Amino acid sequence: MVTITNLVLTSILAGLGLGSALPPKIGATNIGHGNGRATLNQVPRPNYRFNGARQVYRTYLKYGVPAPDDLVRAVAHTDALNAAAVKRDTGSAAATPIDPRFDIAYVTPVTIGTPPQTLQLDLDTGSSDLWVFSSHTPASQVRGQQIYSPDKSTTSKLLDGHTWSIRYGDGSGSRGNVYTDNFAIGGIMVETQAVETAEEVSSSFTTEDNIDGLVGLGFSTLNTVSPEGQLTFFDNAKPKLDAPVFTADLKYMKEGTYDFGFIDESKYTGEITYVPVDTDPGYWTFTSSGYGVGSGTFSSSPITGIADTGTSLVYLPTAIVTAYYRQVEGATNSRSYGGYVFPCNSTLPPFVFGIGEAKFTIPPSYMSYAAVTDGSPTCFGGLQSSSGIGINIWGDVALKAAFVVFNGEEPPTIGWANK
Ligand SMILES: CSc1ccc(CNCCO)cc1
Repeated sequence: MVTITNLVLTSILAGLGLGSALPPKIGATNIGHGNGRATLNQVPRPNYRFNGARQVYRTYLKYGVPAPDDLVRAVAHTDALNAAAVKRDTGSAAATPIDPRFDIAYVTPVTIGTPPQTLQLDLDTGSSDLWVFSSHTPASQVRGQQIYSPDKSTTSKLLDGHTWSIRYGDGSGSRGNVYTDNFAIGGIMVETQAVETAEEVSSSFTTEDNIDGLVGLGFSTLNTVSPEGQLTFFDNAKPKLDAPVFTADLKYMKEGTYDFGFIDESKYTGEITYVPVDTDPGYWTFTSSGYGVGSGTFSSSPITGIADTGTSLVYLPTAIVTAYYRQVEGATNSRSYGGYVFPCNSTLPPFVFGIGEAKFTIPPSYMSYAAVTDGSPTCFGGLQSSSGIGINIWGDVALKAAFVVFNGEEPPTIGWANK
């Protein structure tokens, strides 16, 4: 415990370049004795990292002597070392299929607000809005979903005058207002995350009672909030993450994980192959090096598409899709079922796709996605044509065949490894 008169303290602070105006507190508990004396109980500053070069630099400043260039460089060098040494956040969260019969989507527990409200959200790299069923969603549109009630959170703040409205590729959609609040996934907390509360959701969300909303993990340029677009959870969390990455380890009909801030080497085999990402207009767009059907020849032709954890199936150019189903007994492109179907007892070849020199195999079990209706002998394919969409989509059927790294460094890249 140090007892110093204010005058002495002021001069020491000035010397340290902390300015002459005494802040009301410098981390000390001030005890006035009423006789011109004070007791300041000093407390350590959290995360303080000593920088010797800076102490010397301040002495030059104190006596008005210009600091030599190499001293200035030493200050910056030590700061950089200190910044790199600061341990940052990492986190993991489950990705659980919403239906035990087939992997239509995966949900992850998140907490919102104070006290924390837990919702199960669909982490979606194919969009960039974080929206939730809420106390503002009409009761007629809520069917079993967990809701977020901003009025029950002491840390929620309405983002006045801001609205959002989104339409997804499958025709579903939602719209509403915007709050900021505490938001955490896997222990990674963002204090002022934009949380978009639904005032209206389309029927396909109402009937999907295991999805309480979405966490967009695309690039923030795609965010639909108006008049000012909002940052995704990943963009907000990135500065506090140990590494600016998140990974997807989705699994076939069982729980996988999303990791934030680190790459878990126990989750993959061999090497991770990284390829460039085109962030325009805001998807994780990359180019596959080609494809193969079963043990057939590998066709080295570039396929540009998006990595989309929020889409169930794989959608590729018709030429590739027909080449695949030509190898499937009884396969047809059914208008009534809206895509390629085949007898469930047909033998399916695996589908191989390339990332750089690496090859990834989607096994037959993933390619036979589901019976077109419960108990039907006709099955719907996990690979469908992208011709009606205008963009190729590597959805969950492909992603769960790999360990995928969404690398948010500048420039972003995407990494694929076998597992
Ligand atoms: C109705 S359940 C549902 C889940 C996710 C989405 C968004 N995925 C498409 C673009 O990534 C749409 C609907």
